[in-house]
Amino acid sequence: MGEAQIPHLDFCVGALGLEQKGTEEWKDMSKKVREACETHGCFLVAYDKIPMHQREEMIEKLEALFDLPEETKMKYTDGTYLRSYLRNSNESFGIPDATMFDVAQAFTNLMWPEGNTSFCETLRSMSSKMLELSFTILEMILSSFGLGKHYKSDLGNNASSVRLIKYKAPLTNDQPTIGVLAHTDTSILTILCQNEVQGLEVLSKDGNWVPVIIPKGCFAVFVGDALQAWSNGRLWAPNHRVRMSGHEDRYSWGSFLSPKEGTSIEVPEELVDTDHPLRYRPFIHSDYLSFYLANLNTGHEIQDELLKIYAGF
Ligand SMILES: O=C(O)CCC(=O)C(=O)O
Ligand SMILES: [Fe+2]
Repeated sequence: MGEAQIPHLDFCVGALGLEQKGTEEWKDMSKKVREACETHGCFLVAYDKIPMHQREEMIEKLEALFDLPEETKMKYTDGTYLRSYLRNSNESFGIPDATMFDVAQAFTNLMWPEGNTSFCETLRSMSSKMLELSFTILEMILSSFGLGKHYKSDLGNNASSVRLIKYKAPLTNDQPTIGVLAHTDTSILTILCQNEVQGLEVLSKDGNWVPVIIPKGCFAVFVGDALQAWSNGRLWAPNHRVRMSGHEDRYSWGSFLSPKEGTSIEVPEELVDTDHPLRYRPFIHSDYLSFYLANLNTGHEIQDELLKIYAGF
């Protein structure tokens, strides 16, 4: 399987009347989205509601953030993995609810006590726009299953988080170095964007690591464990990883749409039949997250199927 086979969908204005839900074009695109999530668990999407200049500005802001002194960056922690500055094979900040002005401002003021209005605005605005894209994709998937009503009920009860990441260039052209070990995301959906330095790879269903080359102006979308479970395994949350080579640092921005704390993930009865027997018991997503974090990959080439171990039959 080659990279060309990862579907590349066009959500740009003009190519798809995204505002007009229910049109033939919208239904057609929803089917393509669902098929991509069934077959590959990921796809690339061109999306011009986030214009190029905003993405370029975002990358400059990330560079400035990671250039701050280590002791400043380390101030950002509440002792949890989800809301802290972390440093391992990469550096990252996890920021839940960055779409909220107060959250974006508190983070910005911690990093720049003298203030940095334009960083704060970029953080809030990029987070909101990426979240809006996740909502559109989720709505397409659910209506393509004929289950649009669930958009407002179970999976509609969600929360968002961003992870800002810097991967240092290995400064060698020899063996690539690990940026992120193989893992699945626990989210419903993940959307990633990055600077021009590639390195993301996805494990195909037939067991090959495939580079996910993200063209300029595009985003990569991944199905997460919550959506795999809810869809009774019809949609697939693939293992993915980052490997770095070359002389340039990679910056990426992940937007995670996840079930709200305490939400129970239950397969809707419409997705269970003789061809698709029930594969997952109902579970509280935040309990799964604790299990996942306790069993996170620490070195394997492929992560264990934690979802199956936790909630599978
Ligand atoms: O940086 C990337 O492109 C991937 C990051 C990722 O997989 C994650 O944060 O879950
Ligand atoms: Fe991931």
